[in-house]
Amino acid sequence: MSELVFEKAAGGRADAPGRDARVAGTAKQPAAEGTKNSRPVSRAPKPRGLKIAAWLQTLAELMWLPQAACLAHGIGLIARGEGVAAVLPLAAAVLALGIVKAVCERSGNRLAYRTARAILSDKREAALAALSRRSPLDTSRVASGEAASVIAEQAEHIVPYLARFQTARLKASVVPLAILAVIFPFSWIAGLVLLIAAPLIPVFMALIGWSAQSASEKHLADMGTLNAFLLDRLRGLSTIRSFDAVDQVSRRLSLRAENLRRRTMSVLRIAFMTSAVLELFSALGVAMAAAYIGFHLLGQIGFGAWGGTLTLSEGLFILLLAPAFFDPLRMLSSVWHDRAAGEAALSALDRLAEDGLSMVGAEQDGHLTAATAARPRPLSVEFRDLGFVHHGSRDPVFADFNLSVAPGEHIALLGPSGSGKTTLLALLAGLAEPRHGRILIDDTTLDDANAAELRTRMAWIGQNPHLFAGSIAGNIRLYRNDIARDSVADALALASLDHVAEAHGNAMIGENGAGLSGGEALRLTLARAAANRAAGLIIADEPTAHLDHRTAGDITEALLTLASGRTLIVATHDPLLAERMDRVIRLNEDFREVAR
Ligand SMILES: Nc1ncnc2c1ncn2[C@@H]1O[C@H](COP(=O)(O)OP(=O)(O)OP(=O)(O)O)[C@@H](O)[C@H]1O
Repeated sequence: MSELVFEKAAGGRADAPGRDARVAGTAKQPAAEGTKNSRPVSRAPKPRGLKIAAWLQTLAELMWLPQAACLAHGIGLIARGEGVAAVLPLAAAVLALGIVKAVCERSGNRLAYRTARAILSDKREAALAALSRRSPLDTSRVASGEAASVIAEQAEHIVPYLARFQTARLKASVVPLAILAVIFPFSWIAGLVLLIAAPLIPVFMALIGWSAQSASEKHLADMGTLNAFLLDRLRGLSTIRSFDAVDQVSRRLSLRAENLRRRTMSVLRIAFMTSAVLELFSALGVAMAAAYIGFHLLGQIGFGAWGGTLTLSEGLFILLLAPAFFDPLRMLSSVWHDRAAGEAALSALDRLAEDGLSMVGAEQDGHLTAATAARPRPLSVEFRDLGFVHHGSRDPVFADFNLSVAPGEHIALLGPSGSGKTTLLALLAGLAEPRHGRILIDDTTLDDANAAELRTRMAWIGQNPHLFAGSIAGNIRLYRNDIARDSVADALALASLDHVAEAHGNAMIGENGAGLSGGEALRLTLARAAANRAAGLIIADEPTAHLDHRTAGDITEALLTLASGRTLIVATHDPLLAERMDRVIRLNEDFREVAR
């Protein structure tokens, strides 16, 4: 076994080559430094489907105009003593127009909801894809609970908003104008009453809408943080209990829940206020028009009909149209809240879809070639002039780091805590991009084009592996369809987990490996790596940490069996594990001579 001592990036050293330039560069990095493929953030999408749907539903609403004309004319005929035969064609016209109206309304509605659902699916997919591209080293990632709340729950507000708002806006701008256009030639005063009442509604709604928007955004943000808080604390419930902090945490929780309650109430208050304003003005408008028509027909008010007198049919026609004049505005008011919640949810989803620090080759899917799958071979590894600075950090972790690992060689990375062992393994797995320099695996540069394929030939044993609630076999296979049943059985045997799996039978393990000991959980992650028979490079991060002497020895043996005929790079503080490797690389805080 030989031992090398390497320079970790010269944290405080002024003489580190290239350091000043790089650190200066770091200070000037924009906030999105290290991000790739940043996408423009879209707010309210307006695809063609929504436009067509809006026009179809507006057309349906406009059908009421000829329907009202037929009805008013028919009643006028009956009042004049005409027979049923005279009104039959009018009744047929009302029915036919009703059918057209229903068809337009239904198809517009369906189209709007389908289009809105499709937009929601796309946005959810984009958010999930961006989250899956994010590097685990990215500390600015949204908390899991918040992301789950936005994607699963808040995102649902987008559908009613997209499906209804555009239609409501189009109806509100077309239908009242059309109604005014047909009322004015009969009576300028009835038209004027409606014209005065109508603009007050959008003005008030716009004023209220601004506060509704910000109240909705705050409400959704609070809901997200409450979810994130709850998920985080539920995960750490045993830690909270063991430190006797249950009361303090529940006080914090009730404080946040109270905040959310207050926000919900303020959103509701605005909603009620909007409807009250609208109902008041529309009721006033209809009542004033009705009072004018009534007194005009009784002969009490003689003016307002361009010097003439309204007939019963004309008066009725105006009366039938007056409530329809306010209907689109009423609908616009009811979707005003869909708009506030929908836009807040859209921007929350768009924020999730923004790219942060990405993994290398995150856009690609890795596929094993048949030849590699059939005959896996050990991979060589080379770090060339590697430089890396963590996102948001000033000091580089590595500056001009060089290391070559031969195929099949077993290497231990040793060094004090914080010396960059985990970071080096993460860079090797392509979880983040080096600032400069190259990483070659099997003589292929680890870059966006090759990383995904190279990752299929690596097995990773992480420091804090996540165990999912489910069966042991399911946790080993991890939805990797290419892993056969006998590979799982072999992996269990290699990790000496077969007796544990047998004892568990069909029983499930709980969240975070509840039901397994710490050593068994570690063996399970070893088995996960072993199930990938094509892996030619095993990367292990402190596989024997926190284990008793005997279990650590067992894990070391299992790891060596797994790594036989493969390249192994292991970060460790365990001198016994390091001793079993071919070579030890020592990462230090300060520059050291290279020693063997
Ligand atoms: N995601 C991150 N963002 C910013 N800085 C980080 C991040 N992860 C680690 N660091 C910093 O990078 C340095 C190297 O950390 P790293 O985890 O690689 O050390 P390590 O040698 O593996 O430590 P240990 O032996 O304790 O696991 C540390 O100073 C750490 O604070």
